Amino acid sequence: MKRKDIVEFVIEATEFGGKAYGRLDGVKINVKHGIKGQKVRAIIKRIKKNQAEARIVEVLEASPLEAEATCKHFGNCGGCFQQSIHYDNQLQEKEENVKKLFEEQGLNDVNWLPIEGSPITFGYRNKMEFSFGDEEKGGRLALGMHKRGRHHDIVTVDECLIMDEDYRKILKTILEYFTNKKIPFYHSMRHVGYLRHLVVRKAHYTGEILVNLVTTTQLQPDISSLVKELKTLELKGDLVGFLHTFNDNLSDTVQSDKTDILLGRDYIIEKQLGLQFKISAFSFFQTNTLAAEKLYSIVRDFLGDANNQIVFDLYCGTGTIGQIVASNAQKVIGIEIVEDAVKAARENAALNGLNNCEFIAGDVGQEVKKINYKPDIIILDPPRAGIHPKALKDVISFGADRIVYVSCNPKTLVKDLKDLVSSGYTIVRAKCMDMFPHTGHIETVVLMSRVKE
Ligand SMILES: C[S@@+](CC[C@H](N)C(=O)[O-])C[C@H]1O[C@@H](n2cnc3c(N)ncnc32)[C@H](O)[C@@H]1O
Repeated sequence: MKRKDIVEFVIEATEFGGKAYGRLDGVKINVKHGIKGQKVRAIIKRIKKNQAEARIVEVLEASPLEAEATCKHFGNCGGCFQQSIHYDNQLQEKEENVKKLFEEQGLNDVNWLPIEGSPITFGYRNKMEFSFGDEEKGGRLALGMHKRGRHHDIVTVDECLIMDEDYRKILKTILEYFTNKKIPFYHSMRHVGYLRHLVVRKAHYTGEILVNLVTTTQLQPDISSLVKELKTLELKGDLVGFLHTFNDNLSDTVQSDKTDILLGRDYIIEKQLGLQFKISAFSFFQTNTLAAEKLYSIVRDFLGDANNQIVFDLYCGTGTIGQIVASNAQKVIGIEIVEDAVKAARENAALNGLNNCEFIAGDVGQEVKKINYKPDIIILDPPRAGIHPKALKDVISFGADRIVYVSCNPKTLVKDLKDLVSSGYTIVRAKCMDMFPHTGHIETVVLMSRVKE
């Protein structure tokens, strides 16, 4: 087998993160987005000893796990690569892949509670981040998601089913508006152009919608007629704000040099387990509201009795978890790096009548060691990269009785757990919760307790 060879094989198994593999002539061939049981044709990109990296060019036979995908964009859009798999099978695969990662790190004999699925598997997103671009080089303006396996091509996802009808209407209106005005998208390689991203947030319970258009400052078109058009759009929800964010940064992520409010306000209100949360344009909030309620209930359950306990909520975002457990805690202290989110967390606590919560803006690695309280319980919900080793050391040095680790990346979770185990903690129980149907993502919650000497 050599580079550029076309090979045919059956996908034997999947791994966390959308990877899959099969074998041919004693070589393990790794591909992206294969489904267990599929017969595929692939092109070899790299080969080293008995390991190869390949790209699927055709699915020759569907897997017995597959059914007809319902979304028109399935296969073309890079968003949901598991949509053709029955949901029960998606859950089983995700759980098995997380357990495999635990075992690879020697984390055996874990008391696993069964995985839970999202209450709804379509129309579940409360936030969508679309990119402007073109479907093929020089093609018409597109607004949507990156094409599967392509960095630069964009698929207009105007019929996407993981978001609801209001998102589809807003996307179509904005795309049509800029297509008619012939306003160019920002070319991320050449760094020229205007339109970059469109971020839409819609609260599940209140129906409030916030639209944020992200552009460069390279052009200054008058977009007041777009705001008027959106105001008159018939939506099931309620458009409470339209923002215009300017971003001249070279990196292709949504960030703000300056944000103007063109209509209404710059936040929405969402509810979770009876509490209210103000969500600003740039703060983290779980993207599947109904599943997040299940996730937070699992966390509350794992925490057990927090009466008269001091709880640290590290990487707290808008303070959701901390506030959900605050009613039966003595004190909650949250740390979060995004200042806007901390501001919202403080406002949320006031909104919810909680006076035992304190939120600190800053890096956990810097701030946690400055706290003058000794925690009984520590909640950890870090970003995908996991916890910085220095910060983890500081967390361990508090000697808290219980730690609840909530993770969106089991690969970094198992590394951190290994350190916690070797520092005197034991895994009491673990559970996976699916927040992202049809994608490869999965949330894992682990309860640890300190082994007493
Ligand atoms: C997975 S989110 C969890 C948010 C929150 N617990 C929730 O459920 O909504 C991770 C959060 O960590 C924050 N973050 C990332 N790096 C951080 C750091 N070094 N120190 C503090 N917060 C950080 C992010 O801004 C984000 O809000």
